[in-house]
Amino acid sequence: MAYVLVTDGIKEDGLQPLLNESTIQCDIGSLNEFSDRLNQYEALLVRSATKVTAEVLNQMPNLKIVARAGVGVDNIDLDAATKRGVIVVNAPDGNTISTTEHTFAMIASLVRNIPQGTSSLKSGKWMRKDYVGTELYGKTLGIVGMGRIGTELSRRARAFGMNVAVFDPFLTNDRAQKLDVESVEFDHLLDVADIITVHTPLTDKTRGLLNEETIARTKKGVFLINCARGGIIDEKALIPYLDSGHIGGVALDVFESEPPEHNHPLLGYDQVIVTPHLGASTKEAQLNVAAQVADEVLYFLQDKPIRNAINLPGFSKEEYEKIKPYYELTRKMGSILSQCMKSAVNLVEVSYAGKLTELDTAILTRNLMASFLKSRLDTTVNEVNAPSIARERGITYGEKHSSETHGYSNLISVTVQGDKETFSLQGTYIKEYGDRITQLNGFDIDFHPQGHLLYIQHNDRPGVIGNVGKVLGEHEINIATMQVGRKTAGGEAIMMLSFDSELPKNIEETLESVQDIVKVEQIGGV
Ligand SMILES: NC(=O)c1ccc[n+]([C@@H]2O[C@H](COP(=O)([O-])OP(=O)(O)OC[C@H]3O[C@@H](n4cnc5c(N)ncnc54)[C@H](O)[C@@H]3O)[C@@H](O)[C@H]2O)c1
Ligand SMILES: O=C(O)CC[C@@H](O)C(=O)O
Repeated sequence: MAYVLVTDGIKEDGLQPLLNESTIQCDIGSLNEFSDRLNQYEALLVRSATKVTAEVLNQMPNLKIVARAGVGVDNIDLDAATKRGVIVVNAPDGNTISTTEHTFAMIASLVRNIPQGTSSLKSGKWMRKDYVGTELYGKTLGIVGMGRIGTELSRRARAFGMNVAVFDPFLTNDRAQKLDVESVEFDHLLDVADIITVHTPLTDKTRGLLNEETIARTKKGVFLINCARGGIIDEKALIPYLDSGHIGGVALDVFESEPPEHNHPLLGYDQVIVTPHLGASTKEAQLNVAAQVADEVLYFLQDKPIRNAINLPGFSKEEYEKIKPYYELTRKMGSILSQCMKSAVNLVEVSYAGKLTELDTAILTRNLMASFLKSRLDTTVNEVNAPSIARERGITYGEKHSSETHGYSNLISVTVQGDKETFSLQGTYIKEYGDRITQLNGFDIDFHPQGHLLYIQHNDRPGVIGNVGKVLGEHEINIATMQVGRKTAGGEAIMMLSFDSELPKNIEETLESVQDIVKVEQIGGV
């Protein structure tokens, strides 16, 4: 049974994949409510209220994955999680449309004084002259951060006849052209924009991006919007510009500290409109993000690759479908290599050839390394911390793409080097036959790596195969499959046998005493 804790009121409708799984127990409540059993949870699902600090991670020694039902992961200590090998995933696009629409609603409300007009009329006044607005048509919207939300917002702004100037250091000219926006430097955006909206994460570079100095460059009457993260616009810096009338209005969905103090100075300004972090608060977005993270956690608990990990290379659904078979193959290859090469290892070289080279193979290499290290260490190893654990243990690893396919449509070749020996393995995935090991330490062979295996090095002499069968038969061990390979007739040879169940511990020694058998290794649980 896997134990999962869901906090922060994540929408239960979206959690159905987890709630319906009989091998998973899903508890719903806060960290405090379940404080006496935090050590049992393998997965933790949160929105923004739960702070996943290093201390919380320490109280959850079994934790393997933290899923954020939303985009921003600033409530999770990523460094501490990565060090511990805890995967952090988010739901990157489940609330994009809702947050975009909220931002657009804030812009429209701000320039047309809708909240102010509403409260004035509700207080019994009819003040049409006080609330003369500004048209969006023909105005320039400055978007800082052209990611998912920035991009969707630019489409809506263009539909309203606005010009769009964008600052995003990662935006290519080609993409800007396709999106029909002008890619500009930050200073230029400050000079030309009538309305500036920020859509970046809060980082050391974006904290206080709009501050006393940069706001001074903006056009008189500028409108400023923050529906991303509190702190990207420096709240204190707004005050003198609101007082002087330089700023036409401000719309904030997020605050440096949430909730803001009741007497927060910005709340006293009529030109400042606010919402309590409602960007993602729609039925649709909450269902989307809950379903996305529930699927991710379920995939993870079922040993399938996940798509939206923050501390791992990510891939799209399409890429995932393509990479899935190789993910399984690299896991098996890592495990076989680790069990065949028992001595200390200092170098692992992975080479990919054929169609595979079109994919992002970095995740496959991490997966292979995690599987290789896992059977050698008594600590949590996964794709997240495999690079740092390998480094700590003095194991260098690298990958390359090669054109040597040896006739296969795709081929993964791995060489593991130690001080005393070297071990190599080649594998491929064939749609009709599944994963196959095609070469082992220079011997051509062809077997499906599955279940309990026995690897035997022997001399190619008459009777050896029969003797192996006899010894196993005497121990009532039934051979499921058997493959033999040799380099030259009468020279060194290998056998790979597979079995339906676990083998007795001492079977290697018994077999090694058979004439012409050089070495026997059990390879368990592949
Ligand atoms: N108000 C809400 O409820 C709500 C909901 C969803 C997302 N958000 C926040 O909105 C932000 C954007 O979300 P998204 O899904 O579009 O993210 P995203 O990752 O798709 O886009 C972020 C963009 O910011 C750009 N960027 C990074 N550093 C920058 C810098 N120094 N200057 C300019 N651009 C920079 C990146 O290149 C990227 O294109 C996130 O921080 C998220 O936390 C808020
Ligand atoms: O959970 C929420 O409603 C806020 C989500 C939002 O800030 C995000 O980063 O996705």
